[in-house]
Amino acid sequence: MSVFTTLSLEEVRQWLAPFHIGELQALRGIAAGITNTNYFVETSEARFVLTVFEKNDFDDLPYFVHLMTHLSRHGVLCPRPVTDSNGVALHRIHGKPALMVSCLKGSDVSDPNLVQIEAVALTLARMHFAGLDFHEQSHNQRGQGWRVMTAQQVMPKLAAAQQTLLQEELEFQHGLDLSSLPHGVIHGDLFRDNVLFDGDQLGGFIDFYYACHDVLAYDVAIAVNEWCVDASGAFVDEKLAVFMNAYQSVRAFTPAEKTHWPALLRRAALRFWLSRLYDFYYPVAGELTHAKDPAHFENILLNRKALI
Ligand SMILES: Nc1ncnc2c1ncn2[C@@H]1O[C@H](COP(=O)(O)OP(=O)(O)OP(=O)(O)O)[C@@H](O)[C@H]1O
Ligand SMILES: N[C@@H](CCO)C(=O)O
Repeated sequence: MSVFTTLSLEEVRQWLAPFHIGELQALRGIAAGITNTNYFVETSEARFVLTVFEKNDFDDLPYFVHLMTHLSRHGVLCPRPVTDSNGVALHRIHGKPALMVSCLKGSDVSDPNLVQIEAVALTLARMHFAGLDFHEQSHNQRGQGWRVMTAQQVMPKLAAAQQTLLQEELEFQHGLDLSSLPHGVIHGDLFRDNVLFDGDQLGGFIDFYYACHDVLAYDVAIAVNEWCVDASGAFVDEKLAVFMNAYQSVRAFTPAEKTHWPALLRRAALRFWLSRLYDFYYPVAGELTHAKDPAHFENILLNRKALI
């Protein structure tokens, strides 16, 4: 269970009053999720998700709230922040930042079919387009500086061959110049647990808290490394073809994106190899963690290097 902040029906009823979204009828804690407290909130008008942020400072959050508002206004399937009668979405509850968003249909799928993969790719491309006129920029917290710092922390824990792989990849990535590639809003963490489906119908993308301004094709690389692979991390050609064709039917890659594509696949593998290594070797005491296997992304990195 990941309900760190327990809320009563009565306090949520009072908290909801300025939102004018009907009478509170039910409140249910959401077990999935490991970072924040999430509740389903059902009112006489609709269903919502209330997130109590357990780690973020209040000031970290407006970018994400504005981004989800912008994207949902542009027809991208994602949670829409709910504002009170003064137009304010972010509030506090128990002294922590709290946000209510629209509840999307569906649940995450562990073994996506080709129709679902196509829907993810189309929505990602539409999201990239819709983000082009979002004018706030947030740097990638999982970019070059983070890679170097995290690699230093995990390096002593690794076997010699892994150290070499990591060191060489850091140097390779550091040497790349991606400035000519199209940049914009990326989701940054488009894994299967961050996309909801109602059957084959895509309910929406969730969990925008790694979103930032970065290379658009890097977001595609993150997604295909997750959606189009077998258990070993190798690409399933049919899935990859469906994803890439669907994405490029909306936004075709530029020549520079095509040139750098193998390097972006490697960068995306490195990002999640590093974060999983860090979480594995430095678990936060007392925190609920769902085991995420670093070796899976080490395999993906090795596999993508072999593609070049
Ligand atoms: N807008 C939404 N509509 C419907 N369900 C949602 C929505 N937001 C979250 N959920 C549900 O709540 C669950 C937990 O959300 P989420 O994964 O964002 O948790 P978190 O703890 O904030 O993040 P993480 O687990 O990635 O650290 C999701 O798996 C999904 O089932
Ligand atoms: N999606 C990430 C965890 C959250 O960033 C992973 O699977 O490693």
